[in-house]
Amino acid sequence: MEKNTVLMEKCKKIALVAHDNKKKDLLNWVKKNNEILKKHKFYATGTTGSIIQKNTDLEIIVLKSGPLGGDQQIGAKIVENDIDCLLFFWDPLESQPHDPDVKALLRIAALYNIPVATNQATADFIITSQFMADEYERNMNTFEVYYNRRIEI
Ligand SMILES: O=C(CO)COP(=O)(O)O
Repeated sequence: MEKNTVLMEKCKKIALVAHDNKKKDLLNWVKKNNEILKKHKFYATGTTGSIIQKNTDLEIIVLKSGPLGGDQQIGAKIVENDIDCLLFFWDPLESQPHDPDVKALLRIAALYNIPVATNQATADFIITSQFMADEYERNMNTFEVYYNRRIEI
């Protein structure tokens, strides 16, 4: 299958998202890594973004709240290559009214091959990766098999 790549620049476009019970964890993680994070650009869902904006000096493009379409906005930006990395501290112990949107966001992130952290340990690994500080050529599937599938009409 043919592949192409997307160039992720040194300054990464990072999406920050956390469910309510995980917002404090994400905020603490952002504060702890503030010096490294300052070199990057940020998008966030509504409530997560407001909390991080209020409590840090990071500039964040704040989208709609997750249950009001914010997860879908982040997903659309991944499809448009406007987001390089997703830090999504989701809550495995509480069901969400917008579970289909959460699933869709994680699916799109996997499909477009962007790095995703779903908890603090993975976020630690991502932020300390050499690829975070350098350019990175991300493999992109051309979806050839999908486009060339036979549809009987
Ligand atoms: O619900 C979310 C992710 O699924 C996050 O949305 P908020 O940041 O608006 O709480």
